Amino acid sequence: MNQETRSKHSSLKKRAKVAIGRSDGSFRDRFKTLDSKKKVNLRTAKINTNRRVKNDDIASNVEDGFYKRRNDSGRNDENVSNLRGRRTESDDSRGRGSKLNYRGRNETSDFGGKKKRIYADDGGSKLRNNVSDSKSKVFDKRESSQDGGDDWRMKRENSENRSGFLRRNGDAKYVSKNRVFDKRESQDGGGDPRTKRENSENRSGFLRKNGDAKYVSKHRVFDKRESQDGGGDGRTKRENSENRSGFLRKNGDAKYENSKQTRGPVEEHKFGVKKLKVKKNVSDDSLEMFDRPRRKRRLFRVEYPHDTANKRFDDSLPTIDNTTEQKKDSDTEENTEMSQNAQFRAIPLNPSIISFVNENLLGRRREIEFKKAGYDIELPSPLDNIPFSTSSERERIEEPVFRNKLTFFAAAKVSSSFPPPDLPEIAFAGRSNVGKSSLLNSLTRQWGVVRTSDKPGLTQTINFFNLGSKLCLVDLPGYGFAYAKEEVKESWEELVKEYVSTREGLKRVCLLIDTKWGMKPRDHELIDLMERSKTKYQIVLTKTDLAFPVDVARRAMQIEENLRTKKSALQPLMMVSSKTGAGIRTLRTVLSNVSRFARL
Ligand SMILES: Nc1nc2c(ncn2[C@@H]2O[C@H](COP(=O)(O)OP(=O)(O)OP(=O)(O)O)[C@@H](O)[C@H]2O)c(=O)[nH]1
Ligand SMILES: [Mg+2]
Repeated sequence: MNQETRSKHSSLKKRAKVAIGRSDGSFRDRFKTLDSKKKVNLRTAKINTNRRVKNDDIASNVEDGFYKRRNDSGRNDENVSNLRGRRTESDDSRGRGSKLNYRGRNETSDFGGKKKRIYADDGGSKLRNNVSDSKSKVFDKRESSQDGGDDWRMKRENSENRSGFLRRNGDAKYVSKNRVFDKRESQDGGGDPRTKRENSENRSGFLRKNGDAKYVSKHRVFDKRESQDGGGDGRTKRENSENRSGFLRKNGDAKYENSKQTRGPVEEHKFGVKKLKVKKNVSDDSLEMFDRPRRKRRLFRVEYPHDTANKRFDDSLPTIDNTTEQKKDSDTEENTEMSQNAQFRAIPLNPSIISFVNENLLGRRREIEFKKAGYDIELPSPLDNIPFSTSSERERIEEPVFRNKLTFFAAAKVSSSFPPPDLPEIAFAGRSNVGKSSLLNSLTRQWGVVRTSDKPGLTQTINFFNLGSKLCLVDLPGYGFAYAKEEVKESWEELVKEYVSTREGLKRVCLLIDTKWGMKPRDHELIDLMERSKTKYQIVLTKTDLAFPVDVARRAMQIEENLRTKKSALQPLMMVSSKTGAGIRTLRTVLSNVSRFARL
């Protein structure tokens, strides 16, 4: 322990002794005064006895520089208690009277030589503590209401703290270089605390009250809470407060005031009205260190629509001309797209096609419709099954040729690999992923014989399947977009063209068109080729279950209109769904005629 600490301790000890000498007289006198104000009738004698005991206790505590906080709930604030290096005291220690709570010098020095006063409660209901440092003066008044119950009235005036803790009701207040006027009043016995703080001046620190934290920097805070009834309403008023910058938090709400200076010297309080006046303090150099640096915010205006997340902008934004041009282009594309859609919607609906679509349950349908029609929706391609049948396999296929087993027998990457044309062939062509392979499985109800994938470009060779000894079904590779190298794609597209234009025994090409997208330029290319080579082809709309029934009808009418002049195009246009089985039976009937009347 160095010399300075020793001198501090000795001065503290002297003051403590003086305090002890005064305690019997001045403390008691004060309590007498308070008691008279409180008008407590029956308890006065008892309270005074208790306080005498407490004063002795206080004297011993003060002598050792020890400050102990107690309340009847036994609540201790661990953080502050640890900070002060004190141990907690249980409630039963109150009755020890003049027994000293010995504390060593180290604990005294930990506490920082602060003067502490403890006031006893009546009947052990509450203890209020007030702490200030050696330079502070604290005037503390407590008043109890007329009923003499658990309510206390506390007033602190003109207190000045350099640094320290104010604790009340288990809450800690850290006030630095401030004056705090705090008053709590309660008019009835409802147990509501009323608090008033006047002429307080904070430079920096935390004020905590009733569980709320207030961080006040460079300001004076006037805080008053009053409640007139016992309903638990708290009313707060702060006046004469000064903020340069900082946060004021009240009842969980944070108010940030920056460089707002108002002068409001006197509070004007109305019950039920919360008022906050902020007053600028006199210039103080020491306050500057608590000023928050003001940030200059740079605002960037994003003129273009693409995603700006995680992107740092330069000051130079794209020129207006470029943006305008881009907008114009996109507008033109949108208009074109819209006009195409508008054209599609404008197609007049033919009642006969609409009725056909509805009868065959084509288009997007709800399961309840299938159920009502008697189809078992648990089966694959249920609409192709017999109504009310629970067999997963088709019990009876109307066309005998499609009852035969589907067997793969050849795959060709080049025309020289084509098998000899022993049987009449029906080929399935179309864009990649349009549903060619799936349709083969669905027609024969033999799932898994032909491989399918949701990835465009699975079928890359011409695959030949025998359907018994009557018919040959040919699965062609698709054209258009596919997950394959360009060279490979070009080679198989050339092979398809060669096959449909030169293949002997090819009796019909089913050109599959996705109902949703309609015909694309590549489809027209193939049609032109087949027209030139006089290969018979028939349009089959696929994936009808993904489009609304009216759109299925519109698409069918649109394609029929486009192919009106085509000589090799065969009627009628077919509409199927491999998923639901809609239209499969009709297609089967049409194709079985090919085998029946085909001549090799
Ligand atoms: N919703 C629905 N999906 C279908 C239908 N037909 C086929 N699909 C799906 O479409 C995807 C492509 O089917 P595929 O039969 O492999 O198409 P593909 O024309 O043979 O494709 P490529 O072999 O790449 O040329 C698969 O995921 C099928 O399940 C249908 O009628 N309705
Ligand atoms: Mg395929």
